Amino acid sequence: MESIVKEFLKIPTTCISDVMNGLNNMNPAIKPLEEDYRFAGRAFNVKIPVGDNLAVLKAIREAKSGDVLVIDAKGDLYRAIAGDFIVGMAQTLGISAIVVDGVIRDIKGVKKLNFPVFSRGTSVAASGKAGTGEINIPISCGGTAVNPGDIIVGDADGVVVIPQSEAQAILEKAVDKLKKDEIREKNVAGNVEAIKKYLDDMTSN
Ligand SMILES: O=C([O-])CC(=O)C(=O)O
Ligand SMILES: [Mg+2]
Repeated sequence: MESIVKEFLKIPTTCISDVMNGLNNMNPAIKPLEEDYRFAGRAFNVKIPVGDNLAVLKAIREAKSGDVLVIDAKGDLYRAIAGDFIVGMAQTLGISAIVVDGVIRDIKGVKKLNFPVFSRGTSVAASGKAGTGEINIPISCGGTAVNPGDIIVGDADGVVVIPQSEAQAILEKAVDKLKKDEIREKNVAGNVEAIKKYLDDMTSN
C-alpha cells in the first residue's frame, strides 16, 4: 500500500474531518455494513443512472489493486447496486472498499466476505444492466465532490474525502490533531480536578 494511504489508515475519520473543518464528509447516512470496517485508498469513481449497475462492472474491470470504488447512485434506496456476487469479485481483484450513495443487497453474504462496504442500507431489488453510466470521472457522493485519485477514508463514524492535491498537508495536520486529542484525553481521564480546570478554562472569558 502507498505510504500516504497507510498513514491515513491509522487516523480516525473524526480527526481527519476536524482538520478539514468538516467540509469533505459524506452524508452520515452512508454507513459501514459492520461497525469495525475501516479502510483508506484512492478513489475510482463510478456514476450510474438510477437502477442500472453495468458501469460498476466496468469499474471493477478497470480499477487498480487498492482502489476504493466510489459510486454515485444518486441516493437511490430501492435498487441495489451490488450484492455478494459483485462485492466478492471486487474483493478478489484487490479493490480495498466500496462506498455507494445508494444501497446493496445479499447482506448476509456480503457480511461473510468481511469486506468494507459503506452504503445507505439494503434493498431486495436488483439493478438493470443496460449500461449508460460513466467511470473515472469527477462525481458527487453523499453530497461531497470526489475526484478520481482523491484519498477516501472510512470507519465507524463515516466517510471523509481528502483532495489529492492537499493530502500531505491534511495528513500532517491530522497527525498533529490526533496527538493533541490523545494528550487532552489523558490529562482529564478519571481526574475530577483536571476536568474542572478544563471546563473553567474553556468557559470563563
Ligand atoms: O448481480 C447484481 O447486480 C447484484 C447482486 O445480486 C450481486 O452482486 O450478487
Ligand atoms: Mg446477488
